[in-house]
Amino acid sequence: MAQYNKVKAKHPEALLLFRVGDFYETFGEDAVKAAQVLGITLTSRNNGGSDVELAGFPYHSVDMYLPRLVRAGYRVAICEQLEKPSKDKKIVKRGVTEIVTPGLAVDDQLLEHKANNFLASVVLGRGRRDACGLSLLDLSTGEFLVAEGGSDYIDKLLQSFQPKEVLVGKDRRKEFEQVFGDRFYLSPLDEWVYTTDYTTEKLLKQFQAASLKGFGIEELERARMAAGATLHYLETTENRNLRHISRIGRLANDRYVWLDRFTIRNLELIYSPHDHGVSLVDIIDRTVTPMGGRLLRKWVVLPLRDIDAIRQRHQAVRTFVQSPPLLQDLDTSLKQIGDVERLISKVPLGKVNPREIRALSRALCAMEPIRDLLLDSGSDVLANLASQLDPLPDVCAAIDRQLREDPPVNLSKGGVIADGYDELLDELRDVTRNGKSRLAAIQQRESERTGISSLKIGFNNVFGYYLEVTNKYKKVVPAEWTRKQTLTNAERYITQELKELEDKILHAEEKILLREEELYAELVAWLHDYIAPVQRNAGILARVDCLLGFAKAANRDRYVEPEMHEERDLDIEEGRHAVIERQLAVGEQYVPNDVRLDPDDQQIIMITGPNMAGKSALLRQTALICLLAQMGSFVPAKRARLGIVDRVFTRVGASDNISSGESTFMVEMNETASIMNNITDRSLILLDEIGRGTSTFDGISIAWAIAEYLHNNGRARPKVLFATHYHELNELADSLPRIHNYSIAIKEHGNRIIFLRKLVPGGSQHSFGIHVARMAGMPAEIVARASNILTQLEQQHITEEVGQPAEATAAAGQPAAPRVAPGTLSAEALQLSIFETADPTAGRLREMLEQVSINNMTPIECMMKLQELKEVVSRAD
Ligand SMILES: Nc1ncnc2c1ncn2[C@@H]1O[C@H](COP(=O)(O)OP(=O)(O)OP(=O)(O)O)[C@@H](O)[C@H]1O
Repeated sequence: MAQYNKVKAKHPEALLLFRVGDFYETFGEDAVKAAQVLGITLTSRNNGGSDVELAGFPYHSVDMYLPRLVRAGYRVAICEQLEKPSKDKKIVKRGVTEIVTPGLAVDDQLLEHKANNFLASVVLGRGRRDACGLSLLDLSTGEFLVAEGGSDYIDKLLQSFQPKEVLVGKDRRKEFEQVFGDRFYLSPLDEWVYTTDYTTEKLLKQFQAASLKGFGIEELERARMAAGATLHYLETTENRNLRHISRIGRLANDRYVWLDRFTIRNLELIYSPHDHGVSLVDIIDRTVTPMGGRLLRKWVVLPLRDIDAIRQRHQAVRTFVQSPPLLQDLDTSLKQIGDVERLISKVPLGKVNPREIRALSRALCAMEPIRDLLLDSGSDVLANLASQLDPLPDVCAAIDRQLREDPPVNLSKGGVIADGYDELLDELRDVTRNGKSRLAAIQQRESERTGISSLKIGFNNVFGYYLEVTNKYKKVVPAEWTRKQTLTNAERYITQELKELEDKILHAEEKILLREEELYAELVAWLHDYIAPVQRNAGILARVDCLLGFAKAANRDRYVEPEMHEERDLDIEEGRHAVIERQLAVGEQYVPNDVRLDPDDQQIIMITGPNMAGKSALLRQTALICLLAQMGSFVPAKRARLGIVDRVFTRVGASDNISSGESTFMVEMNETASIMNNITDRSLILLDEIGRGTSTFDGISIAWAIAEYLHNNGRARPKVLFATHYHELNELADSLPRIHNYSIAIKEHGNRIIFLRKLVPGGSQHSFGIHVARMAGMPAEIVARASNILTQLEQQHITEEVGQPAEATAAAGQPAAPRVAPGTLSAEALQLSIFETADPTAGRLREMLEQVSINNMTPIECMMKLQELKEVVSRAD
């Protein structure tokens, strides 16, 4: 127990699996946890007078139990016996050989094969507005990425890449949680790690470089620090051979479409927050290799901005779509590739098994036909990819020569190395197979040579194999035979040859295993030189797989190639929603719609229509079509001419998000303000029921002012789709020429509404909320009263327009309907909402707000002011 306590003291935060003979044991608190998670028996044993809990499992079940512990959120330290137990030594030497955490998983049982398993590391800036550094490492593939930027950018990346674990300085943990939320598995590191010198040294050592120039990350000081801290963490968790981490790449913000985190979530690009929900990736992922699946997830959250790069992807997809035999043949070959990317990473990690190395050679062999198919495809993009593919025939041949066709997974089972590869091994195998016949051959040969016809070979435990000669022949025994035993009528001899054969026969099995281990280790060591080329191949195949997957999705769902151009307008003919159209019940048809947005003419489309009409679907399908196109995919439409989009912003009215417990009106306003501050001429903005988190009048005022701002600000003319219940907003189009009203058509049939799902010019005249209330079974009295108030409001609006006082229209005995006052935000609402936020700066903000008169500001001015004050407060931080 003293040895256990010593090891445990070094890893107090980990659940320690302590190898004792054929078992992994856990003790004390760890045993209680392990028994609970794994459902294994908890016992106790006496240790120096007190009882200590104990729970264990057989060592060969570790692959089954370890993932369960890690998935339950434990860091698991594995303490192995470092030497074979011997009789004279009482205590075997032991040490921790591996620490497994969610972010350090490399075992297949812990990994999702089509998703990366990222370990993130974040270095926060000194003040709130300073840039943060981020690194993302997938230990199972060797992919290492860095980025630097404001907290919103880093937040977006964390949301896109969903790391399984995040490293952060011990003293900044709280701050991290305030900025990025508390949903991450955090592993705090000592603050001393975070120095430029130490972390740079770690990176230089890893990449065996004299300087980091050439990696394109020199100016990203905090990102480099984050990456260096990751390498430090790997070392402290016993991950030392990391040759598969040979590159570090920069996630350059300006190469990709900026998607704010709401857009990623709201468009359900990579996951759906709903139970059994389906994301865009679920629909378009037709990849057949795990590398392809992982790359696709990156392409989806990082759509391109460079028109040439986008067109290249489209060209490749077009080639596949136009040539079904090429598509079919490539698909068949790609299916034989498997996960070479993760497989080659297991080489330096010392986790590759013989069957996997065989799979590597099969994959390399399958690359030859893939390369030829791509070279002959007629597409220069594909031919270029093919020319970078190296099927490494030498590696393939070496593996085929050295390993048996179908080796076992487990090296210790033997039968791994091929016959004919190693003389010694062949000899030993021959001995085990032919031991008896070789003894018989010696007996016969010696009998003929010496003329001793009764010569026999026997065996006893004292001196092993011997030649037995009856006394009659004693005199003809050759001089080189050594006498070992004399019996009454015979003598027993041994010879050098017999001893050697005996040694081989008796120890052959053991020696075979040792020799196989030796040869296997040599093969694995030799493969180290091919890690980088295999990784390069994996990267190219992943691209081909994604492009081929796009072509398959296009064929299945009738997608068309979008025409990309440098202008800013977009014109979609008969566009559809990629996800919804695949989920409709049998017999239902998705109704396609045309959408045209043009900053010089139809910059803002105001869409009104009742609940459930299909407003949100239309907004989302437009953004999805743009994003799919910029990922390189074809799009669900009859025709699409698309100008490159550089940012997509999405805001959904607060009440839509309330179920997720995240949004308050204040948050909605903050975020909308931040959109307003970041718009560009190429932005696409989806505003869905904006303002509905507050009272109707505030809501209308805010929505009104935002639309006005998007139209009139002198900075940029983003393309905007604005879905709203407030039919009052239709009035905007009268005075603002680039706002156009549309509605989603419905047919009223008695008390029923029939949804036609068609976008038609012109806004709806009323809100239909009362129809919906009636359909929902609301008591007739309430419905009647609501209709009454509505009539009052509508009349009042008309009378106000012709200059009559509103009060005049109030029905006798009933209160006058409230006034609609577009353009004025209730400052009170805004101030109140600050109370709601958990932001630690709220107190200071409130004080500052009191000194500013916001009562006469327009909502947009009010929001801008708030944003400005927030910046002042955070700068002061
Ligand atoms: N073009 C379409 N063709 C077929 N079905 C559609 C179409 N558009 C929407 N739908 C169906 O109608 C449902 C409601 O659509 P959506 O959520 O877009 O309505 P909405 O007008 O935004 O409603 P709300 O205002 O209540 O959010 C969708 O879930 C989808 O199943």
